[in-house]
Amino acid sequence: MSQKETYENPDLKKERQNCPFNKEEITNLLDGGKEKTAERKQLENYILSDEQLKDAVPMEYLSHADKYAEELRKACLLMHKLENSPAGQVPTLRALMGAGLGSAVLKEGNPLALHYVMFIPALMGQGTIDQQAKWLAKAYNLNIIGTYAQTELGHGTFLRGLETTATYDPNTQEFVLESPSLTAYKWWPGSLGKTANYAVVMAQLYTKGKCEGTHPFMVQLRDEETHEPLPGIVIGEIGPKLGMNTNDNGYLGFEKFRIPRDQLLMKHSQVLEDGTYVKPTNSKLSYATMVFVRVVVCQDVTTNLRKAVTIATRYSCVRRQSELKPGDREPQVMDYQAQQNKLLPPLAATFAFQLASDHLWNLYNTANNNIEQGDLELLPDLHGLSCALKALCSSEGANFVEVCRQSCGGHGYMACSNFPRIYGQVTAAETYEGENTVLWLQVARYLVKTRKEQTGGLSVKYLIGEEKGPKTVDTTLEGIVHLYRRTAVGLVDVAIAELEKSGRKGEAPHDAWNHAAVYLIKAAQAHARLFVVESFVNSLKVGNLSAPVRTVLSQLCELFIIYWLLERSGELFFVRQFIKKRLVTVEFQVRTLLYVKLLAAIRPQAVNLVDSFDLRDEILASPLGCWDGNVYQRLFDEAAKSPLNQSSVHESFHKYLKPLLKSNL
Ligand SMILES: CCCCCCCCCC/C=C\CCCCCC(=O)SCCNC(=O)CCNC(=O)[C@H](O)C(C)(C)COP(=O)(O)OP(=O)(O)OC[C@H]1O[C@@H](n2cnc3c(N)ncnc32)[C@H](O)[C@@H]1OP(=O)(O)O
Ligand SMILES: Cc1cc2nc3c(=O)[nH]c(=O)nc-3n(C[C@H](O)[C@H](O)[C@H](O)COP(=O)(O)OP(=O)(O)OC[C@H]3O[C@@H](n4cnc5c(N)ncnc54)[C@H](O)[C@@H]3O)c2cc1C
Repeated sequence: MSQKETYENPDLKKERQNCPFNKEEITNLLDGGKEKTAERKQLENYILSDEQLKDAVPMEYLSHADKYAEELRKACLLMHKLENSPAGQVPTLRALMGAGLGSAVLKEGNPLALHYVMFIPALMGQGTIDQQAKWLAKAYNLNIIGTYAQTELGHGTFLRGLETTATYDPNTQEFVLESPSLTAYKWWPGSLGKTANYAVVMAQLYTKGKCEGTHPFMVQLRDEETHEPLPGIVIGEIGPKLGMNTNDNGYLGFEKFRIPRDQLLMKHSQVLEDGTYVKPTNSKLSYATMVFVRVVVCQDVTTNLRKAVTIATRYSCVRRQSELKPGDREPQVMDYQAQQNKLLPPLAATFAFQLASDHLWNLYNTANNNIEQGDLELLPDLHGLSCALKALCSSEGANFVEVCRQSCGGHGYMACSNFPRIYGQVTAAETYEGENTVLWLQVARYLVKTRKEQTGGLSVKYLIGEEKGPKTVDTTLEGIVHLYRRTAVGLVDVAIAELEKSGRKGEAPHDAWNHAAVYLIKAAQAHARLFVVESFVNSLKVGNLSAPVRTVLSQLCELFIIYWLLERSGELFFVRQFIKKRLVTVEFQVRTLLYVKLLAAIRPQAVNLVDSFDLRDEILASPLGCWDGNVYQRLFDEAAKSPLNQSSVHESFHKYLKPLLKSNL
């Protein structure tokens, strides 16, 4: 980094002195090994040194259409660069799709994202070998560009309520796709607005006069030469959003649009030539693409959170404000305990979420291999855990990003701080790929079923049998984790008690479920938090970490676990036996003291910890977070780019303001 040689803010320089741990060891840990770090750095040099991939002007000054054109230009160039990538095509592609390297180049959103994140995975997961042979090579070579079109104007969550129909016509051996109403229009699919010419479309399959439920169909939308919509296809872009504005989310309607029978993706269920329907082994296998994305979103949100925490932490060590000791120099704002309370929990969370996401990724790969062999045993656990972690990482992540923004005061509100974009991306993940509340209720369904039937997968084993562990809770890490476990079990029992109470009052099961939603969601959230906490604690027990790294990670782990406990202390009141034992008052005093001690212990390492994320300035894309801490100069340089600063008097002065000034109103 050239700035390292020229300038370094003296406060940041001091923060970096005498680091007790090897930053590179943490970098390697997060990357997945020394070789992976080297590979990442090589790739970053390769991509970020390309002048054509740099923004001529900040994207926020461009119009909606110009932003799209500019990001599409860079996205296409990036795809060309894949061919000669030093890291190989697949790792490069993964890096380019996510919130790290990819978003450094495509800040407003990648118009090709859905092609890689959902279209290709859908073809792989839903297509037969023959269908894959027909389409996959074309998709990989970018001869066709696809998206995943499921959500409609009227329905996103309730997939059984989708209205688009695909009716089999045995005479021509075709499916006829139809949008029977305005609310049946596909609405939201990324890349659909302007980029994609194909889509995997989810539609209700009708054959022999019967509806067989939603199924995936491979559909060509636009002419491969002219890119004009094909006759019978109505297509467009849905307009500006809170963020991700160049993902060109679109709408799509079908007017009796015909496709051949073999464009039903038939890996799990088939329609034979005569219209006979062959069922899948599990009706939820057609939802598999969503599961994949839920898994990768956890990783993506974590990367975004690392960016926000790095920006806010460096800035908080450069920023000096107010008076701590009367008469003394203004302190670094990071020295206020209140600021540490804002920033150190999200810093710890980046590690907690990463470790939990790694577990989920491993489960996904194992479950997916088994499913390929016809063994579906791990499917419920995978569904439960992917819903739980997607909802937890995205909701906590979005809240933490907002806290990071607030911690930077006014400057955090600038577009150039990069917080608006980071927040826009993370909060989108609270909604897409399953709205979080809806996913919590899916998790709760799994928990209640497990508790009642006393059978379930690995992630819910603690709900089976009698509660194990000490009856009183001590203040060791194990003791605190046990408290999480008791809370999680207790909340499931409270939810079940609510359901049974409603049942006794004569309520139908669906009403009882609706009336217990508050408890069900709390139980699901406690379950997700338990999983994250256990992953963090267990990860520190294994692996060959050096003593200094183990020390600082253990401090972060403890801080995080206590932070959540304090944040969620209200939930203990739902679990009645805790109150009886006066646990809340006694234990909490101890833990509050411990929490404050941990803030003070981690504070001196905050900058070293975010440095170890090894996020290049181009990836942070924020004057507040740059490695050199030259915040004020960089803010000035950013302001100079404003179109309003290109002349000393703007032309609108003469048009509007001057006449007003002269009008003697
Ligand atoms: C190349 C890699 C790159 C990595 C980089 C990552 C970058 C990431 C950033 C990318 C940028 C942009 C991407 C944006 C993508 C966004 C795309 C979308 O949003 S696509 C649309 C997503 N839509 C949804 O998620 C809809 C949510 N709704 C549902 O999932 C379902 O409707 C429902 C689960 C809520 C209910 O379904 P329903 O059919 O009604 O189910 P029932 O209630 O009847 O039955 C429940 C029953 O089924 C089980 N179940 C449900 N879902 C699944 C599943 N997926 N797998 C397995 N099992 C499932 C559930 O457990 C119940 O089982 P029971 O045994 O009956 O209890
Ligand atoms: C940035 C972005 C990108 C997207 N990309 C794609 C894409 O590529 N392809 C695609 O097909 N879709 C895409 N979507 C759509 C997305 O998947 C849906 O918006 C999402 O699944 C939520 O569905 P909905 O919008 O219908 O919300 P709704 O389901 O209408 O939710 C509205 C409210 O109702 C509540 N609610 C709904 N059902 C229940 C219930 N059963 N119990 C309790 N509360 C309930 C919700 O919690 C929420 O508060 C994208 C969305 C966004 C924001």
